[in-house]
Amino acid sequence: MSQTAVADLFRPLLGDNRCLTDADSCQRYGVDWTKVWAPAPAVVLLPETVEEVQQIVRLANEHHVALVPSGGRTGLSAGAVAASGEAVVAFDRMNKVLAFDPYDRAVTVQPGVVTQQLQEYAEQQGLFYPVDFASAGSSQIGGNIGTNAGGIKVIRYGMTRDWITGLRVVTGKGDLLELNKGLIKNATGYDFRHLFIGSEGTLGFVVEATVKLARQPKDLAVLVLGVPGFSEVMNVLHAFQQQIDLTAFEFFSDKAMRHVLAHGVPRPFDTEAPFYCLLEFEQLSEAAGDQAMAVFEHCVEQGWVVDGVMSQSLTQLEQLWQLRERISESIAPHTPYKNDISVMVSKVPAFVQEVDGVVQREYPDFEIVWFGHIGDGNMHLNILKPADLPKEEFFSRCNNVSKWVFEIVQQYNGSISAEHGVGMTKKPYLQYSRSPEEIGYMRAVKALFDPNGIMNPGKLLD
Ligand SMILES: O=C(O)CC[C@@H](O)C(=O)O
Ligand SMILES: [Zn+2]
Repeated sequence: MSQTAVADLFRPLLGDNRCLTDADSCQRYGVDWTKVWAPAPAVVLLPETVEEVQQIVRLANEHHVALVPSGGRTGLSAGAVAASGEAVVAFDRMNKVLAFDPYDRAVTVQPGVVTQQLQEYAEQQGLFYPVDFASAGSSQIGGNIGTNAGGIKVIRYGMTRDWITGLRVVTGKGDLLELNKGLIKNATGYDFRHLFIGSEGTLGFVVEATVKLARQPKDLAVLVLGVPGFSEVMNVLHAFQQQIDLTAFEFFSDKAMRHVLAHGVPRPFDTEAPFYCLLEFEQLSEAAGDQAMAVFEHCVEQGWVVDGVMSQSLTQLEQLWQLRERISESIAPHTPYKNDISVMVSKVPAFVQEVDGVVQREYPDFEIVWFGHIGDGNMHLNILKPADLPKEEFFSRCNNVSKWVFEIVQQYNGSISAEHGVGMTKKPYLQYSRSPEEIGYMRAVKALFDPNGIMNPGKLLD
């Protein structure tokens, strides 16, 4: 079907203003942050109601039009890329908070609500939405649900999945399902809510979500520590976790540090170290602060920490967080090839040593930047493109090495995508994390909810 024919199909339903075909809109709504595939959607649709979403899906089924969901488009796996004449369904206009109840401590939102908007709304109610990451200012809750987004507070609060108590979804057949209805307890068989979380829009569209909120953390403090080696990072994690409930434990290498410093973030202390840890906790009393200092001193005595700094104010806390949160944007100009891998925490040291051995051997001429949510066993391994190497050649060399990296992931029973989703970039490697039998069941589930294969085709599964 031609681009015009696809657009003409939806125009009577949405009108010209919410059925966009201009080059700018197609370019903007057809990509995420991966920028590997050139955007080429036929049309961008902007529904405002659940009924309109249902009608879009019904029309798409009748005319075999592929639909791609679009949120804040901050994804890193090309899960929301429309590169093959699809109709993009963007949720920008379904961006309202619909209900809040202080007894339930839950808020019901439309999918286009931006993560930060939800965080601020929770704060206004004296509560806290704890799923947080650097792109919270643009990512939308619908997209977070689609990828089961994680971020920097998972060690204490878990992933998006842990906060969703209800979903309304429009399936690939156009049916509207109410999943779990906000209940805390509900033992009535299969929980389709959890199937939709992390399904990357391949089963249907989330059109409403009920989200639990937590109490606001009090008196947060951040420590940034310089650490001489990778195994020491794990010793530090263990030492702090034995004494303190951490709200974050992140790590980054000296290379990552160099990039953020060049990006204008102030250096935390003069001593240089191969690795840095950032940890956060609630300093609920003076005793809690003393306890953290005692663990810090123990780590120094053991030779696990070479230097460190603890935040003394909210401003300093925010500044220290920038050292970690701005890594991704500071390396973005180097066209990074991204890996988002995880194993159980106990296996991290051996796993990182093996993977690092492979990438150092295979990429002697590339810069390798390790950072991530080490307290969750989740590492972001970014390979930076040398300035003079053409992008295609760089990606093809990286793709070859990926197989070896993912073989190690498989040996360690790890994940090839801990929090960024599979989309198109990780689809060829799914078998390293999921067995053939599991993938068979996944296909059967997809066929049940989306029999005509119109929902985000080519993502997650072929
Ligand atoms: O850019 C990356 O590889 C990771 C992005 C994000 O998940 C982060 O933790 O900063
Ligand atoms: Zn991350």
